[in-house]
Amino acid sequence: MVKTGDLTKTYHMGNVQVHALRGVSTGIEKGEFVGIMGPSGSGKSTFLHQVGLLDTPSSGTICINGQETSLMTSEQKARFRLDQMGYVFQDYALIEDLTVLENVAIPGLGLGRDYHEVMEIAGGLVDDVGLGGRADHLRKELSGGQQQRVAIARSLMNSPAIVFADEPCANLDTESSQTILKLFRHLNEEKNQTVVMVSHEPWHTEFFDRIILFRDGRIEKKSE
Ligand SMILES: Nc1ncnc2c1ncn2[C@@H]1O[C@H](COP(=O)(O)OP(=O)(O)OP(=O)(O)O)[C@@H](O)[C@H]1O
Repeated sequence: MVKTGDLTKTYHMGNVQVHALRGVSTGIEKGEFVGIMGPSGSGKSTFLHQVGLLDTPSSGTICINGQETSLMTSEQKARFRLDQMGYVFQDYALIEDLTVLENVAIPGLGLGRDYHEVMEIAGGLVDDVGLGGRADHLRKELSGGQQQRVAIARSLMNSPAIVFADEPCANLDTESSQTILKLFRHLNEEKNQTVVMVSHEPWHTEFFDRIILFRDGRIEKKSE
């Protein structure tokens, strides 16, 4: 499903070069729930941004669903992201003036899908994440954990092949974090949803099928 070959990313800051990824070759299969772990600064978020097509690597290959992404134009990448990928970030990134239902609908409307169909699917997703009674609420009326559940529902709007989550529990207490991890686990088991999640919390490992461990921009060890 996702395959990287000798992926590198170097950031240039004036005369200083930061080698965030130093040759990462790995694969993620359909239906896996993979944890991307490792110390701070080891390249986890950089890796997620490259395979999520949110940034361009310095060198190497990224193949997603059989498509070599380096050959895509930026318009093709934008369409591919909307069509095939879901994203969940630590700051939830909900639009303030829209309701829960409208926030969840955004990726569907962005693809130009039928409005009524999108709204119906959005309603089902809001139910799935346990917020059926709050579909008309605004962001400010929700707790952090509830906002993250909205973000998860939104990430699923276009039935993505893969969901990327960058430290989705970073701003949540333990109880809310557990709810979010169980929700991802449920989606993975019930819908065979592929999920790739960056985390630095050791207790999250019990939820993952597999861990890809980063150190100094490289994969240190894979556990099956
Ligand atoms: N936009 C950027 N410009 C310059 N350097 C960057 C940029 N983004 C990341 N880096 C650097 O690249 C390296 C890897 O960063 P990255 O954020 O991928 O690590 P991480 O493992 O996700 O860390 P953390 O757990 O602290 O979020 C670090 O040295 C970081 O300072």
